[in-house]
Amino acid sequence: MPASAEKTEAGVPAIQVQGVDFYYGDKHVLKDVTLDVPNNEVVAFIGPSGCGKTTLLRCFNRMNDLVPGARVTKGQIIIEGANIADRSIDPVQLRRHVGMVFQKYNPFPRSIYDNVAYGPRTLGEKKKSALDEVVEKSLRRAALWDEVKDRLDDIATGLSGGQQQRLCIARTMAVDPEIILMDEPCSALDPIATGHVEDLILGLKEHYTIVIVTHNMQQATRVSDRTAFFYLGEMVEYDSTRKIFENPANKRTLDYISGRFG
Ligand SMILES: Nc1ncnc2c1ncn2[C@@H]1O[C@H](COP(=O)(O)OP(=O)(O)OP(=O)(O)O)[C@@H](O)[C@H]1O
Repeated sequence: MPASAEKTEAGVPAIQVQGVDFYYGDKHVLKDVTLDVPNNEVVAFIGPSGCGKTTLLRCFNRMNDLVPGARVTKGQIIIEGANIADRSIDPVQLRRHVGMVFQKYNPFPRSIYDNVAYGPRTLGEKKKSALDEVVEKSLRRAALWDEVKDRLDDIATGLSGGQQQRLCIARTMAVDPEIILMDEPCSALDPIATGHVEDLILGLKEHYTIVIVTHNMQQATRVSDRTAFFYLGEMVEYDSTRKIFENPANKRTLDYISGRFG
């Protein structure tokens, strides 16, 4: 995998999902899903609870490897040109390239600085000046630097919920991923904190490819370039966000976005 998004070949999608079937034990959760996520775009996954959005997101960095009985039985996922199921792919390295931000913000009970420096330190960076630089850069990209620069040694769990979520985004960025997966990143936040995170997402696509699972359809329209609608494990429709919300091709998409079910 290339070291940074800038080195990615132009025109090749960041993620290619090709005919994927996925099971938890006997339960068939994803059915023949095919989609491309273009570089430096924000793609939203929407659909009623249990339709498989989070499962697909977790396939992208092989988080499902950690779930007993969970497996892809058909198809493949290509990220930055490599089949991520390939023997040569180290899942730990993959998770560095494909970072994840969770629904419930989860900073370590350590200082703000240590939270952001954690990843680079784990990768072997010991130089204080290099760590200082990555901490500042990541916090700036997460639009949090001005709020915390004078209290980097304070405990992270003392920040507001919205600040903690932006800190988790900074922590993810500190190891220089190309892709950031976000699983309902605003569901625990109030509207003001949600607005900050949405503004942040819009700014981040200059540097990253982002896939976001959201139940909030206004959020999908505000932040995403493309939207995929899932229903019972099938990807029903995938198009520009504008098309999906203004003129969907499929009746099930229309019913869902107009609140008739879900
Ligand atoms: N670890 C697991 N073991 C077994 N079944 C699971 C597991 N995780 C999820 N499932 C099941 O797989 C299906 C898809 O779940 P998933 O979390 O991907 O859906 P989702 O669309 O993200 O739902 P939500 O919007 O509620 O988060 C559901 O029926 C769920 O119960």
